Amino acid sequence: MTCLLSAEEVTVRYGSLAALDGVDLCVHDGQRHALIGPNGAGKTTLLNVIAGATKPQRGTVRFAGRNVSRLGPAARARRGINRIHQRPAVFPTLTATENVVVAALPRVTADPGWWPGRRRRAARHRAGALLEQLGLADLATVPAGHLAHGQRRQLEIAMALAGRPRLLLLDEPAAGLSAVEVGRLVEVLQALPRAVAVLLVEHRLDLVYALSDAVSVLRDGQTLAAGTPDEIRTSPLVRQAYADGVA
Ligand SMILES: Nc1ncnc2c1ncn2[C@@H]1O[C@H](COP(=O)(O)OP(=O)(O)OP(=O)(O)O)[C@@H](O)[C@H]1O
Repeated sequence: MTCLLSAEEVTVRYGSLAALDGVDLCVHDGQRHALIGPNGAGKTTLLNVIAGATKPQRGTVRFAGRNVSRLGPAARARRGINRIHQRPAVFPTLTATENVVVAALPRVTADPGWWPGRRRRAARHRAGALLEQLGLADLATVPAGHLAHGQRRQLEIAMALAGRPRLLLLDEPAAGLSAVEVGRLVEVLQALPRAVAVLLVEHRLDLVYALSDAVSVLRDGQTLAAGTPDEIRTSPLVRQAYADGVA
């Protein structure tokens, strides 16, 4: 099977430190792929390279059959790579619905006031459907700044889906959430349409095993192992890596 996303031989150096040292990664269409590893392994750096936020010294990123290595984050987002940040990035004074509508807009017409009425209505309708999907329908008219942390995270996922991504990059989505919010997040991620592939960086291995169908393990900027959740769970190499420098 060909890769929807492939990172090939990616190297990122900070001075004498190799944050990534010739890393390969392949994410298939619709796959739930988790990236795990001890602290400082290079997981966030690899997400940054894939999103276009960090330029590697060496290596190639291909997406949907094209070399996107030279494109910045906005151009990659337009091609379908969308990222959810560790700290939810929403517009606090806009309502939940307005946030999703704005996220669906092409950059040049970022003010919905410029849209023809039919298009604006369609965008609001879709925003309503996405908020429903994410369990936020009752909060549609609430300013995003008034939402709880977990609700803002769900709103950011709705915003990402509004751009019709083919790949969602999630960097520690459970960080800072309560147990109830984590449970809700797991449901939301499990219910995502298979048209969207997910690359998930997460320290909580229970979530990784609940959500993913492929796992890659980084250690010291290199790929230590890759396989199914069962293969990774029982790998002595991975157990040792976590025992040496637990996340
Ligand atoms: N901008 C930077 N300047 C210097 N060093 C950096 C920079 N960004 C990352 N590093 C270093 O690169 C290495 C990999 O960092 P990275 O954040 O990618 O690891 P990680 O696996 O995401 O870790 P964690 O699980 O702790 O978030 C670390 O040693 C980190 O200190």
